[in-house]
Amino acid sequence: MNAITPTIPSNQHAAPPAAIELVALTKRYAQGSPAVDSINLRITSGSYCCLLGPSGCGKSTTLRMIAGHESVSSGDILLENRNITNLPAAQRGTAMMFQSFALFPHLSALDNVAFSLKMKGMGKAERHTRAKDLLDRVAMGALAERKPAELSGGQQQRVALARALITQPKVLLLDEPLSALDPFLRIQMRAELRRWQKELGLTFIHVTHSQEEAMALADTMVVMNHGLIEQVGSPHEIYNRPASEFVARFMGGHNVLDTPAGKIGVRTDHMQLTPASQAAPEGPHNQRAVITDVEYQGTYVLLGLQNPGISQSVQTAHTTAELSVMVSEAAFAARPYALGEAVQLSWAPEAAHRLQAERCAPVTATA
Ligand SMILES: Nc1ncnc2c1ncn2[C@@H]1O[C@H](COP(=O)(O)OP(=O)(O)OP(=O)(O)O)[C@@H](O)[C@H]1O
Repeated sequence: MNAITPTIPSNQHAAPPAAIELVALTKRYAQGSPAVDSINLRITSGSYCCLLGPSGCGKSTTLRMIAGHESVSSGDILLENRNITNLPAAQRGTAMMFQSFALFPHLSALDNVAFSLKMKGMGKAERHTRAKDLLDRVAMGALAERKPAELSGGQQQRVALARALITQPKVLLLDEPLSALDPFLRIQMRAELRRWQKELGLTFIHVTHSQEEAMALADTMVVMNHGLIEQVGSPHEIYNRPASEFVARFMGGHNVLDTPAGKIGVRTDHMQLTPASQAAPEGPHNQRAVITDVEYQGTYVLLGLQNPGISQSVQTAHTTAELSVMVSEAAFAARPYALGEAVQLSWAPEAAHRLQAERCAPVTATA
C-alpha cells in the first residue's frame, strides 16, 4: 500500500462525501505511456458516474482497479475514506456487473443470485430467501426458476443486477452493461438502470464508450483520453462547455474553429447560415463556407460545410476540417440550401468558447 494519506483541504467539509476517491492512480502494463496516468477523482456518494472515452483511453482499467480485478502500479483508491487499494475484490464493498452479464448458464436465476452467499457458507433457506427478495425487487421473482437461456436480454440484465446487489455493495461498478443488448432494449434498460440507482441510493460507476448513453445516465461524466482525465462535469456542462478540442470533437455536435485568438468551439445548432448574397461584412464571428452535404434527419437537417478557396493541392488534415450546421426542419423547408451553395456562417460571441488544444497534465477532478 502506498504511504499516501490524502490531505483533506480545510473547505472539504462543505463538499458532499466521496464514495470513491482516486489519488494519483496509475496503471503501467509495460514500458511506455501508462494505461492510466496518475488520475485524481472524487466520486460523490449516491451519484451516477459515467467513465467515458474512446477505445484504449483507460476507462476499463480504471474500473477494474477499483473492483480489485487489476493491480495498481501506484496511487490509492479510497472507498468512504477507507484505503482499499490492496484489498481482495470481495472485501472492498464494491460489486461488478459485466457486459455479458456473466451468469452461470446451468443455474436458475435464483441460484445465480444466491451463488456468492453459498460461497460464504450461508444455508440454503436463508440465501434463497434473500435472493428471492432481490429478484422480486427487480421484478424477476416470477421467473426465479428459469435458466439464463430461457430469459430475454433485459431479464438477464435484471438477474445480473440482483446478483451484484446480493453482497450489499456500497458502490456498483458496471462495465459496458448495455452493449450486449439490441438498440431498443438498450434504451429501455438504460432507463431501468437510472431508476434502480435512484431507488437504491447507491453509487454507480458505469464505463461506456457511448456519449449518448453517458449523457442519458450520468449525474457526472468523466471524459478520459490517453490515460488522463480530460474533463469532469454534468452532461450539461460537458456538452455546453467542452474544455478541450478533444472533448468537443469526441462529444460531437460542435464545430472547432481556428481564430486568431486560438481554437473555439461552437455548437452546430448555435450557428446561423445566410446566403452569400446577403452576407454581413467579414468579422470575428462569421466565416464564408460552401455547402458540401445535406442530410435529412427528421426533426432537423444537418448541413456539411467547408471553407472555400482552399485548392486541393494545399489541403491538409488541418485545413479540410469539416463544419456542420444543424437547421430545424421548418427553417430548412422555408429556405432550403443546395449542394455547392456559397453561404456565410455566423455565431453569437456568447455561443463560442475557447478550447484548450490538449491536456498536458493530469487534472484533479471532483465528480
Ligand atoms: N492486460 C493488459 N495487458 C497489457 N495492456 C493492456 C491490458 N489491458 C489493457 N491494456 C492496454 O491499456 C490501455 C487501456 O486499456 P483499457 O481496456 O483500459 O481501455 P478502454 O478505454 O476501456 O478501451 P475499450 O473501450 O476498448 O475497452 C490500452 O492501450 C490497452 O491496450
